[in-house]
Amino acid sequence: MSSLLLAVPSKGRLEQDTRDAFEKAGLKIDRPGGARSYLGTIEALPEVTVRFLSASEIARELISGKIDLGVTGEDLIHEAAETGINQVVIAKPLNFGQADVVVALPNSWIDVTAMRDLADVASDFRHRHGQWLRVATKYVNLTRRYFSTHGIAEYRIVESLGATEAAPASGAAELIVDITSSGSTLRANELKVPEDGVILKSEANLVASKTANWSEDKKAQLQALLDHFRSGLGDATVSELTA
Ligand SMILES: Nc1ncnc2c1ncn2[C@@H]1O[C@H](COP(=O)(O)OP(=O)(O)OP(=O)(O)O)[C@@H](O)[C@H]1O
Ligand SMILES: O=P(O)(O)OC[C@H]1O[C@H](OP(=O)(O)OP(=O)(O)O)[C@H](O)[C@@H]1O
Repeated sequence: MSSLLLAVPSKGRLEQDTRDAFEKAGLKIDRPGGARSYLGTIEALPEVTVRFLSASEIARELISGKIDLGVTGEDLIHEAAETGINQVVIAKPLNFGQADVVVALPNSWIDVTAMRDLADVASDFRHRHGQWLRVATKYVNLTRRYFSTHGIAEYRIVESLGATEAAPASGAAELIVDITSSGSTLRANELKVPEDGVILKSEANLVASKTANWSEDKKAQLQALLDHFRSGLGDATVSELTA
């Protein structure tokens, strides 16, 4: 019998909330090999194999079909899916991990209140300083797509792996694209979001891979798992999630 491969976050913001959501659905996740083991089990679904991965890795592996089902943020799915999200199905929002991916720029740029103003600034900046406007972010693909939608081409991305909000003050970039929930990090760094600067509203989701190899065994295990989450699942059926 083939085993359904479910990946859950091994660390970071989504880890504990994922365990809690599964436990609430009657699916307690155990780590028989101890806290440092990367394999887990669910007593109520003994055929299912649980793997602990980082949230961003879960997004990548769902898209490539190396795992069947996973819990991760929508932001990470959209970032990892270079050609749109047709390789996965967002099966169920889990009501935690809510945050927005936003464009943010210094409060002192009083003339920039919308993305269309940014297009003018980018062009001006290049003429005045002889260099491209720099955008610090880890969301390289989301940024490219959003800027292109708004007709902004004269910029360059500075890849950032942490403390992105510090980039404008430190001189590493002029503006940023990053995730925010309470907004306090943006405020503390004197950054503002243009009126149409929200790129994506994200939440943690149960996500199914359409590129995975869905045997009948695995579909039956998915059905059993979904049954535990049934309340609030809406009308999604196994065939919709695996077709
Ligand atoms: N305030 C917030 N800041 C950052 N992420 C948040 C916030 N609120 C919810 N999230 C969600 O949590 C995810 C980040 O989770 P986590 O810190 O585990 O990241 P990760 O990408 O797995 O880390 P790594 O970069 O180490 O692989 C975000 O992508 C988003 O979906
Ligand atoms: O809007 P807020 O509530 O202020 O949250 C936003 C901050 O939280 C995240 O950072 P985190 O603390 O996870 O650290 P990281 O930047 O190292 O990922 C994110 O990268 C922002 O910096």
